[in-house]
Amino acid sequence: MAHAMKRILVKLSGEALIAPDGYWLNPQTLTQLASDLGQAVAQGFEIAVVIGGGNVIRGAKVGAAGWIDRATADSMGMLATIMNSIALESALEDRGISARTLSAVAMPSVCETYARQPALHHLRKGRVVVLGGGTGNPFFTTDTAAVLRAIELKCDAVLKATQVDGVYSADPKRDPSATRFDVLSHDEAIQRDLKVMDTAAFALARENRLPIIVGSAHGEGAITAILTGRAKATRVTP
Ligand SMILES: Nc1ncnc2c1ncn2[C@@H]1O[C@H](COP(=O)(O)OP(=O)(O)OP(=O)(O)O)[C@@H](O)[C@H]1O
Ligand SMILES: O=c1ccn([C@@H]2O[C@H](COP(=O)(O)O)[C@@H](O)[C@H]2O)c(=O)[nH]1
Repeated sequence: MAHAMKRILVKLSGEALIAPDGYWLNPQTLTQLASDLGQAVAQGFEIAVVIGGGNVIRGAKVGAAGWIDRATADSMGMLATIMNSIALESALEDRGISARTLSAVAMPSVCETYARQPALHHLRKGRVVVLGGGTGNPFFTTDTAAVLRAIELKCDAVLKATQVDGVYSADPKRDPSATRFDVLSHDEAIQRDLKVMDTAAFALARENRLPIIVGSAHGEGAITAILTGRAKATRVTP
């Protein structure tokens, strides 16, 4: 099927992988995400994925607590994203969906090291490309990694598939009076300091005129439903 947007970078939350009993990885969530990403590929989308590490560690929080150096905590965070990435790769392959993990942090006995050309090759072959290790540098987050890789790999948009169904005037989990946007500009998102993505990520997207779509990852086929316009989502556009 032909779509106006073809190559999409899907940003998944690491925190969403936590199981109801608190274990860091919920196999049901992984299976649902894998099946959803497989549906998107079957619909003709080329899919790259960046998955966060918030189910294991967030470097800024641990660094601020003071018991470990921030850069070290960030390295731990990047490693957490690689664990999540290979878990997702495994869930995809188990369902017959061809996938490759490429890591910004070299660990050749675990997965390929990220380079742009091989990543593009895998995408053209219809493989889901799971990009682990964030940017490979401390003091960044996987939101920024998602935007960076989307630009490098000439993606049409970043889809942030998250816990909420769009961008709100404030965090809807904390402020029940927050109102939802259907569309807004990168400028507005930055000026209003909307925390659904970090400012560095929004700024990089603005500079490169990269659209960001924010919608809910919950429910069967949620990602494909957003990409095909069947589910509501907020579009952050230049
Ligand atoms: N203005 C806002 N509009 C929508 N959501 C917001 C807003 N401000 C804060 N949020 C919160 O941001 C969260 C989205 O971030 P999420 O936890 O999915 O990603 P992350 O922190 O990038 O991922 P990870 O869990 O891997 O670290 C939403 O669940 C929502 O509660
Ligand atoms: O480029 C990057 C990306 C991530 N990190 C560290 O990993 C954790 C987990 O990522 P989230 O985006 O918060 O889910 C992050 O908090 C950083 O500590 C990094 O250092 N560099």
